[in-house]
Amino acid sequence: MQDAIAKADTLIEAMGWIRRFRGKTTVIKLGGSLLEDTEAIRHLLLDVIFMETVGMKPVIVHGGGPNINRAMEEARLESQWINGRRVTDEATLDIVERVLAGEITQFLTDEIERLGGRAVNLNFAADTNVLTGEKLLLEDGGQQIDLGFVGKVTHVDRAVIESISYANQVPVIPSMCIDGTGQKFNVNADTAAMAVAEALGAEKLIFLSDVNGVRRDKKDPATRINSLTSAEAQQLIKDGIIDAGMIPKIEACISTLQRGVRKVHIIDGKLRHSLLLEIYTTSGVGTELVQHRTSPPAVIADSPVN
Ligand SMILES: Nc1ncnc2c1ncn2[C@@H]1O[C@H](COP(=O)(O)OP(=O)(O)O)[C@@H](O)[C@H]1O
Ligand SMILES: CC(=O)N[C@@H](CCC(=O)OP(=O)(O)O)C(=O)O
Repeated sequence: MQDAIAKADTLIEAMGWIRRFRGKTTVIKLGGSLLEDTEAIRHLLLDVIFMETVGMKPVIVHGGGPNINRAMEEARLESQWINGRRVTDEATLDIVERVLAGEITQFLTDEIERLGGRAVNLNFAADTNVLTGEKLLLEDGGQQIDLGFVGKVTHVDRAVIESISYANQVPVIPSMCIDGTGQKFNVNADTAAMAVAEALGAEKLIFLSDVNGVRRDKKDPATRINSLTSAEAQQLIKDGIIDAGMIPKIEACISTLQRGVRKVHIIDGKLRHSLLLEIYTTSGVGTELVQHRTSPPAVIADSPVN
């Protein structure tokens, strides 16, 4: 009986948080690094189903870098990277589409349904693409860099995503876009998630990765930074403390904060229930990015003031 009472107490404690986030959109970016860990994915998707069940509006945007790498190796193709983006020729684009918009989106949609939730696959195959875009043109020292079929999102079909959310289903979106001529493009998943969060005016954008947040020493989990302003993050990039795959993530965070998304977090998707912990605790479990600091970084406390 005591156990049952403790469980009921926990439900009552959660009520303030649930009220606060009910009806609000949270965009969750699932990094490919997590897709390798089936137990972590199962727990994350259970958290997503819980969020949806209590009236929050979770939207999943996923990547799949390591899965694409593996498929490229199997096809004996070599990946070339420029500024954190995969140079994408026609053969690479075929692989990206098969792995991202084919296998992974379908896997996540099926898994949510298998675990008792409802989800909608928003890839091209089902003729339900929601990301329109164009070729990404990068400049370096006045020189244009051609990355091939790498795109940037210019329009998000907000109405389709919202109608799915309001029908109590979870939209699952791969990081690819299509232009007016039907040409498909490979999009960095952090920037795709950013575009979706901005278009939906999301309350939160959460990046689920395989690290516990931004660290002062990227190899040492104990050096996690709890809260970072945009200016501090930019300085850490300049100092070389933030590098590699963390750079597009941080750039996406900064740009998102400038365009109205209220909270952006980078958290460790391998930590069990990291998504719920992020929502139900004040200081959260990873690194929070904020535009400006209005008060000192919070200490961990369980009250609905996040
Ligand atoms: N300062 C830093 N703190 C934490 N991770 C960092 C930092 N700088 C670089 N990284 C790297 O960024 C990686 C996360 O980005 P990425 O590989 O793109 O992940 P995902 O596939 O989850 O999007 C980490 O695994 C880590 O190696
Ligand atoms: C243009 C570009 O680089 N696209 C990425 C898309 C997948 C991705 O971003 O996956 P993660 O979230 O696992 O990093 C790629 O080809 O790997």
